[in-house]
Amino acid sequence: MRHFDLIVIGSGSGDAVISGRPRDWKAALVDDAAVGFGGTCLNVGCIPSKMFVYTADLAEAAGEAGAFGLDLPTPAVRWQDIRKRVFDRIDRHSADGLRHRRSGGPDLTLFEGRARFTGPKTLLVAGGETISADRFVIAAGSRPIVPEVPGLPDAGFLTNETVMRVDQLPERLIILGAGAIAAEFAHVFSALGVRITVIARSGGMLTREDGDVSRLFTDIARRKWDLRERREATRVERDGAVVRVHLTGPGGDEVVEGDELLVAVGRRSNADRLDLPAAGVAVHSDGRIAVDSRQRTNVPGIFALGDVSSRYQLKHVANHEARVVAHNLKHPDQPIEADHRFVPHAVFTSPQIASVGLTEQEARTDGVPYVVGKRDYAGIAYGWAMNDPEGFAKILADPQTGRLLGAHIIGPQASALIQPLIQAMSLGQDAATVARGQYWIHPAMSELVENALLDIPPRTG
Ligand SMILES: Cc1cc2nc3c(=O)[nH]c(=O)nc-3n(C[C@H](O)[C@H](O)[C@H](O)COP(=O)(O)OP(=O)(O)OC[C@H]3O[C@@H](n4cnc5c(N)ncnc54)[C@H](O)[C@@H]3O)c2cc1C
Ligand SMILES: NC(=O)c1ccc[n+]([C@@H]2O[C@H](COP(=O)([O-])OP(=O)(O)OC[C@H]3O[C@@H](n4cnc5c(N)ncnc54)[C@H](O)[C@@H]3O)[C@@H](O)[C@H]2O)c1
Repeated sequence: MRHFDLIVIGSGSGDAVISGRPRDWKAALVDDAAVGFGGTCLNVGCIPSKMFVYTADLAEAAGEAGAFGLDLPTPAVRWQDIRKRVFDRIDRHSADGLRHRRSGGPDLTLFEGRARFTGPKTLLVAGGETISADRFVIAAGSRPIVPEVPGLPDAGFLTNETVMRVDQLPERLIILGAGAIAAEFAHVFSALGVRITVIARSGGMLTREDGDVSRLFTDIARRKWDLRERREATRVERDGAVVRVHLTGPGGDEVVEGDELLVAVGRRSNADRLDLPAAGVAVHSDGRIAVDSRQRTNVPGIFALGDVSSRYQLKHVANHEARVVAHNLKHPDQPIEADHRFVPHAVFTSPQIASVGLTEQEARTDGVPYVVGKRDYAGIAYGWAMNDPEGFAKILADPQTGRLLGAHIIGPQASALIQPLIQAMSLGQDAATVARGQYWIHPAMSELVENALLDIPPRTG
């Protein structure tokens, strides 16, 4: 049996652990390239989706240029070229990564294909070989959840793994789900001229965001798309080129029709495909591998990171956890802990959304005292320049100390604007210090954040 110092399962964020291993270790990387070498973010997630979002933002801006006195023609959409720009780059990067790892040198072996545990420290890889190691890092990611709706498998459907590579733009796209993937792809495809129907189980879209943000986004979505709220899909059928989704909701039964159906109802950990009981690795009730603050599983020497174990399915979290694991492998006597205190996220839809920390509803439910500062883009000079009528920044702070508890922005460049607030929370700065302790460039968009901070009532402590 070939034995290694370290085996990493997963070429997404796990690849960084391979790069950061001690130089004298004999290591193996195992990956089935189910979505392409390099994992989800590179091949079917963050990166290509944001490249499409940028194109969609341009198309949308062209459509809105009339309000600025510019009468531009409706953009002619060359889908094949849009797709080519994205995947020429993505596929080259993935292929380069694979080539690099295939020629990894004497100390690195790449095993291509799906692996599963056969014992506490033994792994069965493709081709029937069993390999073993002193240490394992499980970075096996997650996959789309496919809900059990009668007729769905036969009707055929898209997921984030396939929707970006369709050969033709559909005229009508139905999206099942109303979360991050739904919001981003509804924007992408509607900006390119596709008619969108979104099927939401609850009364709104992005309902985990702060209530004010979710309500505004839902209002905007209702204006742009056919948003069916409080609906359950009961059956799916395909009739030639048409896909029909049967729904039940407050108004009774109804049917929506489209050319394609995108399923975006969440993602589940790939832990169930690893035969973890053979290794004795414990999982949570939702299937994620259980880890402690040092990213250790219950089995000594086996670590896990990223979507396979994290309650945050976000690439910056997976990267952070990979750094923690790499450190703890190298320095077992000086271990560090993962910092999940202030995990931000952004939804790259239109308008953009970004968030960190407590939402107002969470603060209320948890009984956390708070005050709010809130300012509109419409109230800052750059907001006038952009004609933004609805977006805002909202900040929650501790009334006594002025420390930030949460921040939520909906509007242009929200994902970049929020960074000083993430920094303030991470470094424990209070609102007045952040607002008054530095210059804010005039008349930049960042004045939105400055003004929201200044809107927070003076601290009482
Ligand atoms: C459409 C979409 C957009 C997203 N956008 C963003 C965004 O804008 N920002 C953000 O922060 N996050 C975003 N995410 C989330 C982000 O992509 C994930 O959190 C991140 O990629 C997870 O990385 P990972 O290393 O845990 O898993 P992955 O990158 O999925 O890597 C896991 C690897 O392990 C392999 N594997 C699994 N099981 C086995 C096995 N048994 N044997 C061998 N190999 C195996 C898989 O094939 C895969 O290559 C997005 C996700 C999606 C789907
Ligand atoms: N910009 C980003 O950071 C980004 C973008 C896309 C995806 N992601 C990551 O990928 C993950 C998965 O995205 P997602 O949009 O699939 O999940 P999500 O959890 O964001 O949203 C899932 C949606 O599906 C609905 N839903 C759940 N089960 C359903 C069912 N059986 N029938 C109908 N609707 C159902 C939920 O109510 C919700 O609206 C996200 O949690 C996020 O972490 C991140």
